[in-house]
Order: sequence, then C-alpha cells, then structure tokens
Amino acid sequence: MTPGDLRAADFGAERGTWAVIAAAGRSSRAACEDGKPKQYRRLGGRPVISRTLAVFARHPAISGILVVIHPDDEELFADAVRQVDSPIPIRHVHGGASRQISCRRGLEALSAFAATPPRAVLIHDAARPFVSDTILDNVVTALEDGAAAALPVVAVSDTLKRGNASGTVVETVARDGLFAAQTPQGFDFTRILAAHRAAVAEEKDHFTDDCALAEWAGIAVTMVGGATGNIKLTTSEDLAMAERRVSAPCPDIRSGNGYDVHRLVAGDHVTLCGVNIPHNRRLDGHSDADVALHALTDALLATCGAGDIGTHFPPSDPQWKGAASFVFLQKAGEIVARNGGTILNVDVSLIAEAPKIGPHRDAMRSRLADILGISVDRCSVKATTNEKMGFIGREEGIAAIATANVSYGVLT
Ligand SMILES: Nc1ccn([C@@H]2O[C@H](COP(=O)(O)OP(=O)(O)OP(=O)(O)O)[C@@H](O)[C@H]2O)c(=O)n1
Ligand SMILES: C[C@](O)(CO)[C@H](O)COP(=O)(O)O
Repeated sequence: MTPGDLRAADFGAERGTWAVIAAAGRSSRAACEDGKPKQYRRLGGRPVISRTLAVFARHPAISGILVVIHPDDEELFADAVRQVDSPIPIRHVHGGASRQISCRRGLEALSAFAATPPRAVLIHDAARPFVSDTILDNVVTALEDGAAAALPVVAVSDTLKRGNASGTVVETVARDGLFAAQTPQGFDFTRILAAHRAAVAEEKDHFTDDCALAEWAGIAVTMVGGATGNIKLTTSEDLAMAERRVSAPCPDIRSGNGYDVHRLVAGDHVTLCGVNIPHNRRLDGHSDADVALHALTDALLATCGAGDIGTHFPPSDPQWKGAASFVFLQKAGEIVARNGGTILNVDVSLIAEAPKIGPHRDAMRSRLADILGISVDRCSVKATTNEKMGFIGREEGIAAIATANVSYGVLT
C-alpha cells in the first residue's frame, strides 16, 4: 500500500481521534461538464472537499485528517487543501474501486504509519460538505461515553415504497424505526480495522457504509443525531441545490438604538414625538428638547454608522437654537436613505412620571409616520413611569429610549 504523505511524526504520543475522508469516488451519478469528480466541484467558489475538510480541521476533538483520494486527483486535491486553513495535519493516501476498499486503505495507512495508532476514527464522505460541528460533537461524545461505533441518523419522513424494475409499486414499507444513515461514522479504531480485515478475509465486499460492516462484524452501533442538511451530494440536482444553498442571499437588516434625557423646568407644555402636550413644565434644551425624536434620530443614524445627533446638529451651532426636532429626524431618515436603507420599523419608549402619554400615543405615532414617510403600523410609542424613583420619579426630567430597524438590502 502507498503511504501517501502520511508520516509517523503526524501522530503525537497520545492516541487521538483521526478523521478518514473518503474522496476516491468517480461521481458516476453526477453528470459533470468540466470532468471533475463532484468532491472537487466548486460550491460558492470553493471546492466541495475544502468545505468538508474545514469542518474537521477546526474541530477540537480531531487530531489529524487522512483523505483517501483517487490517484488521478493529486493536483485537484493539492489545490483543494491549499484552500483549507488547518492547525492539524491533512495527509492523503490512494483509495480503491469501491468505498469499502477506500475506507479500508485509509484505516490500514493509519495503522501502518502511526507510531501510536489513533484511539478513535471518524469516517466521512468528502461529498457531505454540510456536516456540522454539532454532528461531530454527537459522534465524538458517544465514543467518549463508551460506544464502539456511533452513527448519525435522521428519522425517515417520507412514506417508503418498494418497486419493481418496470416501475410498479410492489409494497409500502413501514417506516417505523427506519433511519437514514449519514457520516461521519465514529469507531473504536482497533475494532473497525479488525472488522474491515475480517470482511476481506471472508470476501464480503458489498458494504455501502462502515456501520453496515461493523454490524456484520458484531459491533454494536449507537445512533446519534444527524441533520437533514447533512446531505450527500450524489446527483447533479444535489449539486445545484447545494449551490443555491451557499449562495442564498443574506438579508442586511440592521438595528440601532438611541437614548436621550432632558431636564424639566417651569413652562406650559412639553413636545414629545413632535406633539405638543399641555403640562405645567417644559423640557429644557438647545432645541425644543423633544427627547423622543432625539433618541430616535440616534437610533436611525446608528444603523448606517453615521454618528449621532450631535455630529450632524451640534448644540454649538446657533441655527439649531429652538429648532423643532422633527428636522433632525427627517434628516436622519434622509441619511439612511442615501446609504441605501429602507426603514422597517421604529419604536420609542418614554420614561416620564407626567404628563400621561396614553391619550397622545396615536397622534405621536402618526407624527412619526409623517416625518419618516412610513406607515403608522411601523411606528410604535410606549411609555412608563419610573415608579416615583430617581430624577424621573421626582419629575426633574423625562428620558426616552428608541430602536430602529432598517433594511440595507442583501449582504454581498
Ligand atoms: N471508490 C470509492 C467510491 C466512493 N468513495 C467516496 O465515498 C463517498 C460516498 O460515495 P458516493 O456518493 O457513492 O460517491 P461516488 O462513488 O463518487 O459516486 P457514484 O456512486 O455516483 O459514482 C464519496 O465522498 C466518494 O468520493 C471513495 O472514497 N472511493
Ligand atoms: C456512507 C453513506 O454516506 C451513508 O449514507 C452512503 O452509504 C455512501 O453512499 P453510496 O451512494 O452508498 O456510496
């Protein structure tokens, strides 16, 4: 057997867990124009196998990766490995004519070239790039808990039929207790190697996965959680679906928050959310001191990193003295729009002991909708007292907290 680039120094003194990645297949069921086997086709610009390897390379339980490749794929493999940032060794050996042979060659290579053979091995299809950390965790945990073999599965959810060669249903197969087997399949290294060797000795070469071989050899297989997303790319349709999956647009929705507080002094009304409310005090400030609109202005500016209200309307600038604060909010809305944003909703919470906000809430929501040019159902105004505590409780001031959600299209 060829050693590939595996070397004794790849194995530490401790018996760790290695991954064997089966990648020597020819993809006969996935028609392909560029002649590349499916594991080297690009998904979102990156080879399938690079994505698969990256998941194992960054998992803390894995100490090394041995990839079983076809002799014709040396260049494709070297290019794919260059695209994986791996803190652990990624080595390769050559596989054989069936998956069973390829996996056995991987195990034999680990046995022959490791000074200290691994304690456990996870055998995985290169053609399952959507394997997750969680599935690896499930398999590794089962092995640590004493399982000799661990198999990720998903319960079968379709009704199953057995059909004949002429396309007629022969029977409906009860799906109770049926599961679809996935990879990585985890094993006690010594036991799965012995099982593979026994299969050779007894000329058993029909196993489509290593757990089937383990079952045949009398090894108990523990089922753990797999995931429907962990599909094996088998056909061209699978590859097309996978491409759509990795290139699905991610909505660029951002939220911003804002806070403001102003002192109450002697007066006859307060202005909140642009609505004048009769009161025996007024809010003191450089402008009309509308805390609600100031907080909301900050929240909107935050969604595009455009600073805060003081950046655009400095209190030192005399033109804003006594200004109606709707101007600030309108301007913030324009800045958001210039940055490509569409306001989804805004939410203001007022914290005031008095005056009562409830009777004015609808007028405030309408005013916000007018200023921002959005519908009223996207504008929320709420209020609470401070239970007579602190400066708000003593009616020395009013505070406001605001949130804005803005869509900036999709992430590219
Ligand atoms: N002689 C083989 C056959 C398959 N595999 C690997 O086993 C995994 C699952 O096999 P499958 O989906 O059947 O891949 P192919 O054999 O390439 O596909 P096909 O059967 O359509 O030719 C794949 O990652 C494949 O590369 C392997 O290492 N050696
Ligand atoms: C190992 C496997 O992925 C388990 O589902 C599957 O059996 C391999 O695919 P194949 O099409 O049987 O080669």
